[in-house]
Order: sequence, then C-alpha cells, then structure tokens
Amino acid sequence: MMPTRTRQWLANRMSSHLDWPASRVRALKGDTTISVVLPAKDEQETVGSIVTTIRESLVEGVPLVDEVVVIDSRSTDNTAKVAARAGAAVYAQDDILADLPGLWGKGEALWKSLAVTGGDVVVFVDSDIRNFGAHFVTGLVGPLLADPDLAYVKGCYSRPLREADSFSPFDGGRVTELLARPLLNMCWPELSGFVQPLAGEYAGRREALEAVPFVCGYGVEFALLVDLADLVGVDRMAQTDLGRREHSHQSTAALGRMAGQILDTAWSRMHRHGIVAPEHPPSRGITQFVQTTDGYESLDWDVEVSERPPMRQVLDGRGVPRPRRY
Ligand SMILES: O=c1ccn([C@@H]2O[C@H](COP(=O)(O)OP(=O)(O)O)[C@@H](O)[C@H]2O)c(=O)[nH]1
Ligand SMILES: O=C(O)[C@@H](COP(=O)(O)O)O[C@H]1O[C@H](CO)[C@@H](O)[C@H](O)[C@H]1O
Repeated sequence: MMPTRTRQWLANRMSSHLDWPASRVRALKGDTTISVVLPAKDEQETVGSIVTTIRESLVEGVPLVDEVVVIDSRSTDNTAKVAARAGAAVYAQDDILADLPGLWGKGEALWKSLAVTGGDVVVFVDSDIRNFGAHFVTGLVGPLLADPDLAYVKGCYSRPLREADSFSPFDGGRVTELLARPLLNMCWPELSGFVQPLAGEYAGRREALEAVPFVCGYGVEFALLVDLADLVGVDRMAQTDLGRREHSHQSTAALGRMAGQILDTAWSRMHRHGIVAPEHPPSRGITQFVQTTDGYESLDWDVEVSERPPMRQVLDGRGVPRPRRY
C-alpha cells in the first residue's frame, strides 16, 4: 500500500500537461538547452509524424527544443530514412561509441544517445506513439525548468489496449500492471506513487542521467526509476499527467520476455539493496510454450540483461569532461 509519505509526494509532485503550455515553458527556458531523443526500432509508420510534430511545434514554432535525435536501434525497415526526412538527426546505435561491443535493446539506444546529444535536459519519447502531441514534451520539460531542484520527470497517462479485433480504454500497460507495479509496491513502496513506472516518456537533467547505469534491454525504465531515486531521492523526482497514450502493442509472448528482462533487472536491484541474498543466482532464462498439432513446443529465451556503466565514467575516461552535480 502507498505509504503516507508517498501520498504526500504524489500530491506535491504531480502536475498536468495543461499546466505547461509551450508559451509558459518557453518563458522558463532561459539558457537551458533541451534534447529530445526517440529510440526507434522498426518504427517507420510513426516516427516521422512524431519528429515532424516536435520540429514544427517546438523547434520552428515555439523555439524550445534545441535538437531532435532519433537513435536507429538496428531497424530492418525505413525508420532512419523516415526520421531524417522529417528533420531528425539520426544515429545508428552501433555507430555510437563504436569501439565498444554493440549490444541489443532499447536501453542501449537510450544510453548511447547521451554520447551524441548535448542538452542540459534530455527528453525520451517512444517512437511508436499513435496520438503524440507536443504536450508530451512540454509537460515533461516544464517542471524541470520551473524547479531547478528537480532532476527527473516521468510521464503518466491512461493506456488503452487496441488490438486487431478489440479495444479496451484502460487495459494497456500489461507488464506494468502484472509485474512492475506489484514489484515496486512490494520492494520500493516509496516509488509506488508513479502511475506509469514503465512509461517510455520521461525527462531528466543530463548530469543525473549520466551518473547512473543503463540496463540495455526493456529493464531500462525500471532500473532508471530505482537508481535515480537512490541517487537524487524521490523528492527530486516528479510526474506529469500527459492525458492518454496509444501505441503499438507487442504480443503477450513478447511481453512475457519483456517481463523476464524486467524481473532480471529488479532482482539485481533487490540484491544490491539487500532485499534478497540468494545462495544460488536466479535463472537468467525463461521457457515459453507454443501449441503445435501434436502437443507443445518449448522455446527457451535468455532474459539476462546487460548493463552499461554511467556515461559520465565512459566520457571522463575518454577525456571528455562532464559536469558533476550528483
Ligand atoms: O531494441 C529496441 C526495442 C525497442 N526500441 C524502441 O523503444 C520504444 C518502446 O519499445 P516497444 O514499443 O517495443 O515497447 P512497448 O511500448 O511495446 O512496451 C519504441 O520506440 C521502440 O522502437 C528500441 O529503440 N530498441
Ligand atoms: O507498460 C507496459 O506494460 C509495456 C507494455 O505496454 P502494453 O501492454 O503493450 O500497452 O510498455 C512499456 O514498457 C516498456 C518496458 O519498460 C517501455 O520501454 C515502454 O516504453 C512502455 O510502453
């Protein structure tokens, strides 16, 4: 159950995108630079309109955003071309810090974006959003510009589940509801006030984002929430209601593998926090089953997540000085 202190946090640190119109956020910008990063794997259908909306509304319209970057995460479609045509700066994730062995995953794309962007504030936005609006960005950036003590702002929203032959207004966020929320309530109750702990839309001060590790796969959001709370404290984190988010959905089997990666990530944090002290390390794989004409075929999946060190360490080591506030 949400502790009283977390209820107070929720009352004090929740705002709405309606509180952050672009004109107000622009007036708060000052000399703070802002990078918007879109991790994109096979998102040719949606990435172009998202980039165009940001560029037209928040670069050319209200000059708030300083760069729009798409990290092409080993796409096999025309994601890179579509994003570039819409006006984004596009980088292939394996071309960034190319002397390091390349790794799979969303978190790898997000981590590498820190090496090719320069904004004091970095905003992450998924590239599969079907109802994107500029308020996704202004709602995340506004609180950071208004309160210099804030380090991180997470988006929240209602999440419909739209599938081929069905629509339900509130059943999206299946891994959130079935795994991430129960885990956080059980082991990190101080984080139970985050309405959408796995939301892919969030903004942070670069100095904080570069001071924490990045889990390379789908555990990245879960790990950032736990690790940033350790680093800066929940009171320097906030959330903004962005309304509703519709996005492309993966299959239940794919979300089962995503859940495996998130559970592997959570286990590593529970171990670091001393919540679990396993005599035997947990299995790093899951077996799923597919029904066949004569029974069931078992499919083994590795859900072990890799992790990148804080980008500050990597860039310091390369003689690229980084600001140090945390
Ligand atoms: O290896 C990956 C997997 C995902 N993504 C991106 O991360 C975001 C969220 O991923 P996905 O849509 O697969 O997750 P879901 O929203 O279904 O949970 C999307 O912009 C993906 O294109 C990525 O950049 N690299
Ligand atoms: O929140 C969730 O349960 C998952 C799956 O959402 P749906 O059930 O497909 O609406 O989506 C999120 O999880 C991923 C892992 O953290 C994030 O990377 C995605 O941005 C986010 O959409």
